[in-house]
Amino acid sequence: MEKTLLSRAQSGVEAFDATPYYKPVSVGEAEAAIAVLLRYIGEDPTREGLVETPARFIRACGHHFAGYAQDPLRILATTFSESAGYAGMILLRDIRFEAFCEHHLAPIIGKAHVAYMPNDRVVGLSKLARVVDVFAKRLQLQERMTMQIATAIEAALAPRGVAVLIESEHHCMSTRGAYKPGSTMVTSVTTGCFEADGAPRREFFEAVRA
Ligand SMILES: Nc1nc2c(ncn2[C@@H]2O[C@H](COP(=O)(O)OP(=O)(O)OP(=O)(O)O)[C@@H](O)[C@H]2O)c(=O)[nH]1
Ligand SMILES: [Zn+2]
Repeated sequence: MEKTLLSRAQSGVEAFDATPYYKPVSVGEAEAAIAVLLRYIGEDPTREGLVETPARFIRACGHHFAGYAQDPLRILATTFSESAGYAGMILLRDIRFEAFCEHHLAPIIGKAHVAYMPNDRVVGLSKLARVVDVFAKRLQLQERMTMQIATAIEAALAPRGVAVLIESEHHCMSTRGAYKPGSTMVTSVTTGCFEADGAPRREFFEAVRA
């Protein structure tokens, strides 16, 4: 492929650096910070209903932000060559995800559609969904998440093309701020055979709109 996403500035670094950027803090310090936040909003973190809340919240963070410790290339490492020469589009549609926006820490809830045109190897279908979650379980900008998914698939499979489309509702826009519930953000990235106007591109966009 002539112009790969990997060759574009930064996207490769962001996609594949599984090392946390932050300096780790202890669970105790993190829980104490949540207790401060509870006081900030006018609550009493020592009352019965809230006394376990910092610990619960930090446990939930382990789920919501699990993607920092995951390596997308390891997830995509198991590939199969015995697909009898199948060379058509492979599309996993409607991959539901929940992420958090990096500006407001508000939920981004949506669906990703991920397609590639294989060269000689295909990847297990579930791995496409897992790769979406690696990046969804980090603080995100939707544009970056779209690029990261495509970049990971391109790097792991060297396919003839990759196409990723994400549609989601940003709760920072629907429950606060501009207050526009129901509006959705749509982003897409295409590479290789999906990039130029032609049959693969049309097949992808028609399939995700269907
Ligand atoms: N491009 C992009 N913008 C996002 C995404 N998630 C949230 N935003 C926007 O990030 C912007 C942050 O703008 P700021 O002006 O710094 O923050 P704010 O004062 O809270 O803005 P409002 O949301 O307009 O109230 C907002 O316009 C959000 O809608 C995303 O994934 N991509
Ligand atoms: Zn936001």
